[in-house]
Amino acid sequence: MKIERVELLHVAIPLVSPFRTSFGTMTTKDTFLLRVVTDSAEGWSEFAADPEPLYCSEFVAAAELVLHQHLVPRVTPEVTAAEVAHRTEAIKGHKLAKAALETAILDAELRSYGMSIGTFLGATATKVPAGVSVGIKNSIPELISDVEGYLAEGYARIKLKIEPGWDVEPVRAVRERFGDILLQVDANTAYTLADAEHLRRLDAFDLLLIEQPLEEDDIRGHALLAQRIRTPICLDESITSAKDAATAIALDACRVINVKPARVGGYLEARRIHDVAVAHGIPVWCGGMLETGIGRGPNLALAALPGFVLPGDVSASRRYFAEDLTEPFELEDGFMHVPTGPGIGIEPIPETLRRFTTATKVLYA
Ligand SMILES: CC(=O)N[C@@H](Cc1ccc2ccccc2c1)C(=O)O
Ligand SMILES: [Mg+2]
Repeated sequence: MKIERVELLHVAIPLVSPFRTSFGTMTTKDTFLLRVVTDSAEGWSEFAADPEPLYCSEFVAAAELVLHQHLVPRVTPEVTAAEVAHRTEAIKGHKLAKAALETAILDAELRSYGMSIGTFLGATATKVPAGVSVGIKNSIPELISDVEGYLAEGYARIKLKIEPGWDVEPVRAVRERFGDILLQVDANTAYTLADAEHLRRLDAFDLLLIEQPLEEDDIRGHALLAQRIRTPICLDESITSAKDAATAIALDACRVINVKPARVGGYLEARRIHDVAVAHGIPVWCGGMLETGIGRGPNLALAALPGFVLPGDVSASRRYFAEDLTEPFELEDGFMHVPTGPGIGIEPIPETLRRFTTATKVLYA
């Protein structure tokens, strides 16, 4: 496939409410889309991180630079989606930037063949159960009110963000108020092994999992923690490749994996992680990073693979945005439908995209 043009469109979309985690509070989704125009079709993707490197080391300005100066030159003009990772492997890191580039090229390639990304990846379902991620709140009553609303909308699973000082009590309150709902927590690396005895108190609440309690590079620490608490450990930030997944599983550092295509370099590696996990009997689920519909669509296709047996953070557009860049993804009886159109099966609404675009840059022409 011959790439003719690569554009980067900065977008800023206000969130319906602040989203607070242990690493910060977000009020706007401030990122960029990539648009790849080829001789046979065009493809779209979005960069999943933020202007600030708080969740991971990547951030918008750095991703724009590394794409313009180091990644796009290695994949133009002739390329296939399978070649992108190979052509760019000399560039260290920048998995989220590489994921955006590979995904836009994969989208164009699949559209030129008229194949949906779900069919391409091996989806075996047409809809998937949706979970929702609930931020850290100012009070327990506010948390209870939010969770009540999401359960009323039909979400199949509740995930609570936790951090030291906001963990046992909120979990206890939600468990006591809502009974045996599917419930899990995400610490985003906020704890250390010294907190093991404190985290063991969460064992009383029959959680599905505790996500990324320790630092992203502390595989050994997670293996030691797994010996001290009953709640299954799920890794997110620690798993950036199928190799990481194999290592963490072999060292008993996790019993569940949150698979985020953006974090691992794209959908091809995400599928490899799925395959490694399934081969070891480890359940996976599809994580999210407050994507617009451009990222939400293909994530739903990934979540439809057979090994994705736990509800993912594949919430409806309205969970984060009053207005999405695409037709909104809606929750129906606790399920989200997998797009069936060619490629990622979704595209920006031109007028909406114009309104939310703050700057455009041509990376290749
Ligand atoms: C839904 C959920 O909890 N997602 C992430 C946290 C997260 C959420 C939004 C993000 C936006 C920009 C950059 C990083 C982000 C990380 C998680 O599972 O840990
Ligand atoms: Mg997480």
